[in-house]
Amino acid sequence: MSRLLSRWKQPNAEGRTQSVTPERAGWGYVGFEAYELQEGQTLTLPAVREERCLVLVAGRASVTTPSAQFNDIGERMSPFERIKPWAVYVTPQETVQVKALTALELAVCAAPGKGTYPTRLIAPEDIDAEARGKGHNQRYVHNILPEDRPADSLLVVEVWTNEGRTSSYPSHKHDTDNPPQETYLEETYYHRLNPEQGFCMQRVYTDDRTLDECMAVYNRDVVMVPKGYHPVATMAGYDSYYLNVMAGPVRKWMFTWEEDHAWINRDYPADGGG
Ligand SMILES: O=C(O)C[C@@H](O)[C@H](O)C(=O)CO
Repeated sequence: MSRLLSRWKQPNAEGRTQSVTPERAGWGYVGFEAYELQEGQTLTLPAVREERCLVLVAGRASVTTPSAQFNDIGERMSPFERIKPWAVYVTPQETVQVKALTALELAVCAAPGKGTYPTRLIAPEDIDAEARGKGHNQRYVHNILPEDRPADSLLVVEVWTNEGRTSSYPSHKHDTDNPPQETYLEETYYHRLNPEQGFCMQRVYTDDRTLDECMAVYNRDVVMVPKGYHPVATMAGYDSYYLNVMAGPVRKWMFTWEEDHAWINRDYPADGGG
């Protein structure tokens, strides 16, 4: 199995199903965890040096830190309802208590923080929606924590790709610290499929192909993108949702298209050629 793929595991006693630390990924910035809590279950996250963004992927919860309390947040019971999520930005060095008010699927996104910004609620009305691309490359995006919203280093976005389509495409990369052309950003993909037994494909590759991995990704798996291009393709019958976390030394999403496929942005027909 690819070292870039973290398969979903049954929830442990705390409800954790995924844990990608910088040590495990072999990089310096992004951390990602996923939890599945039962109704009434409580999760306590310790205080850490990182800033965090808790995304309620599905379900409702109350979230408490030493400086803030957000009671009964969350609305959608599945990401495939395609309504905007609720999220909480947590400043470094705060413990977090999460009480699940329904079955809860929670993503904990982490990256280095300086404590510049206080803990705050990110409500659906704080999140912009965007349709990107055309034809069979069309996808739908919610910008949960984009670069024009306060955070020290975290960038968080969720993306839907309908069956038989592509996204994170045409291929692009952000692995070189050379703004304004490109920024170095590590990235995780937390994948969901609908129906759940489906899979999608994700390739991670560099120009010189010293990295070139193609993965069959199942529901709730995580893909780590340390560098290179990272397109996703969905299969007939299965829609995809993924939650991306990105971070690096500069909090800007600047990327380079792979030249061979950049025409998809320009000349590919709006109906995908029929
Ligand atoms: O537009 C998309 O299809 C989503 C991607 O941009 C994704 O968020 C990513 O690859 C960021 O680098």
